[in-house]
This record gives sequence, structure tokens and C-alpha cells, in this order.
Amino acid sequence: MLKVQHLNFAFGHQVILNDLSFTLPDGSITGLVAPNGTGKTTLLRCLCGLLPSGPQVMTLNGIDLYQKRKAYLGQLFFLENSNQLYADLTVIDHLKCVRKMWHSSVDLQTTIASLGMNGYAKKRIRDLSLGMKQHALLAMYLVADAQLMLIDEPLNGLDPTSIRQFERIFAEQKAAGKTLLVSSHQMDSVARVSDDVFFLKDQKILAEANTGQDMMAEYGRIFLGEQAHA
Ligand SMILES: Nc1ncnc2c1ncn2[C@@H]1O[C@H](COP(=O)(O)OP(=O)(O)OP(=O)(O)O)[C@@H](O)[C@H]1O
Repeated sequence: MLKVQHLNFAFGHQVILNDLSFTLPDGSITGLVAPNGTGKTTLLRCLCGLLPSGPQVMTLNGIDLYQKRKAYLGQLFFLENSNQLYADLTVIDHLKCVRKMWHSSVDLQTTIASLGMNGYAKKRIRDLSLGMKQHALLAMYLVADAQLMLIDEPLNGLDPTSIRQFERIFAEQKAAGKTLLVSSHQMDSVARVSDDVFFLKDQKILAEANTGQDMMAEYGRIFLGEQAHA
């Protein structure tokens, strides 16, 4: 379980996150939704210590980020986007590296097959399309096998078949007890996979349980000031 208490973050005078407190239980998927430039990526960076938050703000399974940084970070995986992959290395090079660093026993070939990546697992990243790189990135999450998966806009550039494939994999990870925080602009997909949705607005989180409501209408109501239809 990730527990966050009184998280604040600002870039200089620009406050991005104001006194956020929340928990993410094991075996759950939380959607993270907000317009461009609101602070979704900033929040994800804070949760893994890439941006400073201060002591006694975040614990992962009872381990404090600031007191036991290595033990905290060993329980999560976050790679912001496919631009951070090494262009000259192959997909399988990346997977081998993650498997070693996260002390994982996940089988690489099974992961590659589950994502339909057999045809390009030995290709260099520079020779892949955006969607293929997104698959490689998700494969790294699966190989890391970490408790907490912080995933930033994983559906960008994906075709509808791949979106369904990713959603199925998210559901499998949840069923295996993993904790997923997934930012996305695809409200239909957020509605399909999330248990709860965090709408980030005015530096705060508005948390909503997903009870089958129209998430696009919720987005319109929260961010665009649209009235709900009867
Ligand atoms: N390194 C930085 N220095 C200063 N300001 C930054 C920095 N990184 C981001 N910001 C600002 O923080 C705000 C939030 O950015 P962030 O990338 O977290 O938004 P986001 O919600 O992930 O957006 P998007 O949906 O476009 O990816 C923006 O106003 C951005 O300009």
C-alpha cells in the first residue's frame, strides 16, 4: 500500500501539488486525470523521489522514502516515457537490464509473447514505431514485477487493439495484487480499467470511485464547468 500524507510541491513560486493525502491499496488501479500541464507527471515524479517532497510524506508498505530510499524504490517501477529508452539497445537488452536490477524472476520470452513483441524484441529502440516503444516500456514494467507501477500516459500512440491489450494486462496485474497509478487522457479507457479516479485540479486531488459513471461527462463537469445532463 502506498500512503501519502501532506505532499506539497512547487516549481519556484508555481505551486503544483498542495497538501495531497491519499492511499493506494494493493490490488487496485487508480486513474490519474487532468488537462495538459496540470501536474500528473510531477506527481508521479514526486512519488518516486525524482522530485523532492520531504520526510514522513510517503511510505510504501510501511517503508519511508526518505528513511529507506533504496528499499522504497525497489518496490516500484517508473519510467516516464519511451524517450528515456536507449536508442542503440534492443528491446531485450532493456528487459534483461530491468530483470537484473529489480532482482526479478519474470520470464522474458513469456512477457515478450504476451505483448505480441516476438517480431521486434531483437530490434534496436531507434528502429521502432511509437506504439512498439510503448509496448517495450510496458514490458519493462512487467519484467520489473514491482509492487507499485507508476505509469504515465501508456496509451499514447496505441491502436485500439493495443489499448485493449494494455487494459487486459493492467487488469491481470491488479488481479496479481499490484498497485497501479495510471495517468491518461483517454477517458473511455480510464472508465474501463480504474477502480478509482484522481482528478487533479487546483493543485488538489478530487478522488472518485468508479461506479460506472460517464467519465468524459465527469471530466467536462470538473474541468470545463459543463452541466450534467438529466
Ligand atoms: N522542470 C520544470 N521546471 C519548471 N516547471 C516545470 C518543470 N516541469 C514541469 N513544469 C511545469 O509544471 C506544470 C505541470 O507539468 P506536468 O508535466 O506535471 O503536467 P502534466 O499534467 O503531466 O501534463 P501533460 O498532460 O501535458 O503531460 C506545468 O506548468 C509545467 O510547465
